[in-house]
Amino acid sequence: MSDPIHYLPIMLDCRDQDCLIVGGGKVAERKSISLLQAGAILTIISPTVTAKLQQLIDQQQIRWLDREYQTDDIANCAFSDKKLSEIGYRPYFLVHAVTSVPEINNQVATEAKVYRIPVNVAHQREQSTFINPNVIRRGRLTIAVATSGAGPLAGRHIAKEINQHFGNEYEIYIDFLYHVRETIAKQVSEESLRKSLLHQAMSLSILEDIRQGVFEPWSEQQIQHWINQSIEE
Ligand SMILES: C[C@@]1(CC(=O)O)C2=NC(=C\c3[nH]c(c(CCC(=O)O)c3CC(=O)O)Cc3[nH]c(c(CC(=O)O)c3CCC(=O)O)/C=C3\N/C(=C\2)[C@@H](CCC(=O)O)[C@]3(C)CC(=O)O)/[C@H]1CCC(=O)O
Ligand SMILES: NC(=O)c1ccc[n+]([C@@H]2O[C@H](COP(=O)([O-])OP(=O)(O)OC[C@H]3O[C@@H](n4cnc5c(N)ncnc54)[C@H](O)[C@@H]3O)[C@@H](O)[C@H]2O)c1
Repeated sequence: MSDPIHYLPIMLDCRDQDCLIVGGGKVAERKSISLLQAGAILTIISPTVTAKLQQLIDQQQIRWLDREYQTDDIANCAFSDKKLSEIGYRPYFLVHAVTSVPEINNQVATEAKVYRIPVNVAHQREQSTFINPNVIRRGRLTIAVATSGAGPLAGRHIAKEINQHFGNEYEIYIDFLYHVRETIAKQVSEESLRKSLLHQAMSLSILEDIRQGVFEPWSEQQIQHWINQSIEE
């Protein structure tokens, strides 16, 4: 048995990035929805697509190249950028190889690696340079669960357990901390004081108040007042 791959978890900002999915089946549909939610500009290359994907294509949320994958497709996303089109090629930001034909998925992976494009290969994890975790979201809070390929069922089971522990109160709580931090950053220039205020904000009983149903979101003025009071203490 080989050692598990020590995957590096990172959060990718895919907004306005050209991403490619090769294949248009059930798996392509799931990966498409994740990419669209992340704000990617999505192209699908596949001779067939599911009904849901067809709907998204009709709504012009996805660009569809209605054909089989061709060599070097991954290096030629839409030439929307004039400067780059003059260079002659424009690789995709990220690629999913999710056809039902292993040889095609393998070809896409090999080419992606030549261009150093991150690639996920649906039928065989070992060929992927990134994998997709189970994701739990509460507003700004993202919890990702991966089992280094032990299996989607294992990941799903653990994600379900975590899901039960993190209720919707976390969305309000993390929003609160975000606004407090923004105001501190605007108002307080001294680094050690900023740090101390951030620690104090973390020890407020906000989460408990939200759970008890007695929390009212703080206005900018209330946050400022709390900062001033905490500095004086
Ligand atoms: C979390 C989720 C995210 C997502 O896909 O977006 C995800 N798989 C999901 C579902 C799912 N996957 C599979 C089935 C069919 C049932 C079954 O076979 O068990 C179902 C269920 C379904 O489709 O409903 C089969 C399967 N999956 C992989 C292989 C190939 C291999 O293992 O090498 C095969 C065999 C293919 C074959 O037989 O040919 C590989 C991967 N799947 C991963 C993630 C990565 C590991 C994450 C980790 O480390 O935990 C990794 C390595 C790469 C990747 O795809 O990123 C999503 C959860 C959605 C949810 O929970 O609702
Ligand atoms: N990683 C995962 O989470 C996961 C989950 C389930 C299945 N799988 C694997 O993912 C793959 C796809 O599964 P699916 O259920 O979406 O299959 P599917 O049969 O529903 O869809 C396959 C798609 O690939 C397209 N295709 C076939 N040849 C092509 C080519 N030459 N160029 C471009 N597109 C082509 C087909 O037209 C079709 O749209 C399979 O290999 C399966 O083993 C992975």
